[in-house]
Amino acid sequence: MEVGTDATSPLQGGSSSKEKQRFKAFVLGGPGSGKGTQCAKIVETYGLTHLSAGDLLRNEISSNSENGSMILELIKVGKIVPSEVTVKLIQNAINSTNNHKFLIDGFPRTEENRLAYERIIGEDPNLVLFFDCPEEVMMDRILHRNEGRVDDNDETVKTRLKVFKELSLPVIHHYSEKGILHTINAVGTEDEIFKKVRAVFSAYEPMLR
Ligand SMILES: Nc1ncnc2c1ncn2[C@@H]1O[C@H](COP(=O)(O)OP(=O)(O)OP(=O)(O)O)[C@@H](O)[C@H]1O
Ligand SMILES: O=c1ccn([C@@H]2O[C@H](COP(=O)(O)O)[C@@H](O)[C@H]2O)c(=O)[nH]1
Ligand SMILES: [Mg+2]
Repeated sequence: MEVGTDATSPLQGGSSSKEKQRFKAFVLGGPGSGKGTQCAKIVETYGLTHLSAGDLLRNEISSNSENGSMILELIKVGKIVPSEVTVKLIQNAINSTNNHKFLIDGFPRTEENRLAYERIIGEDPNLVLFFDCPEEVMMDRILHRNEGRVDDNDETVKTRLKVFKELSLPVIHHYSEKGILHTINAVGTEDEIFKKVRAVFSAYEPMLR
């Protein structure tokens, strides 16, 4: 899926001051492209805190929070939850850990999400990973996931794929234009894909200590 050009070299960083600089990577890709699977491997190797926007929203449903039923109705049909709700959950999660390095998985989903994040939290990510995966592979992976997700059914997956193409690809294009996008071909075994992920992260190692 052609969305633009990729980053050629990482931003320089490091922790010369006493306070470690915050490091954030956004992890984007269509439904079932393998974001969560690769995030688990990144966490294990580099010690980042994994914040999956979808998991944060599902936690709101299972804890019967004020917004829980509204979130459930949107997730069931594959639609996007209002930006302020998701950004606040991400902000609270960031503020509730001492770690300085984060993986934000499955967010921002739309240009409106991105702008809300910039308005409320305000720091651009250091890098953006995009798992580029053919639709038929994503569909097959989701329909075999067997985790009992309310949105892992044929009809909702079709909507999620449509939402991804129409609303999420422009976000990916934005980060390509900014020169911080790293596109990874998400077809192959988990280990083959992680090898490519490591090649990206190794260039940022000074910031990940
Ligand atoms: N490289 C791979 N090869 C085969 N199956 C994979 C691969 N990576 C992940 N999977 C499987 O595909 C399914 C979807 O993967 P995962 O949950 O990581 O995707 P995701 O991008 O987080 O999806 P979603 O956006 O729906 O949360 C899971 O069952 C996972 O075990
Ligand atoms: O920023 C976000 C992230 C997710 N959603 C909703 O949750 C589901 C599932 O997300 P996964 O990342 O696949 O776990 C997604 O289809 C949306 O309905 C959201 O609204 N905003
Ligand atoms: Mg996921």
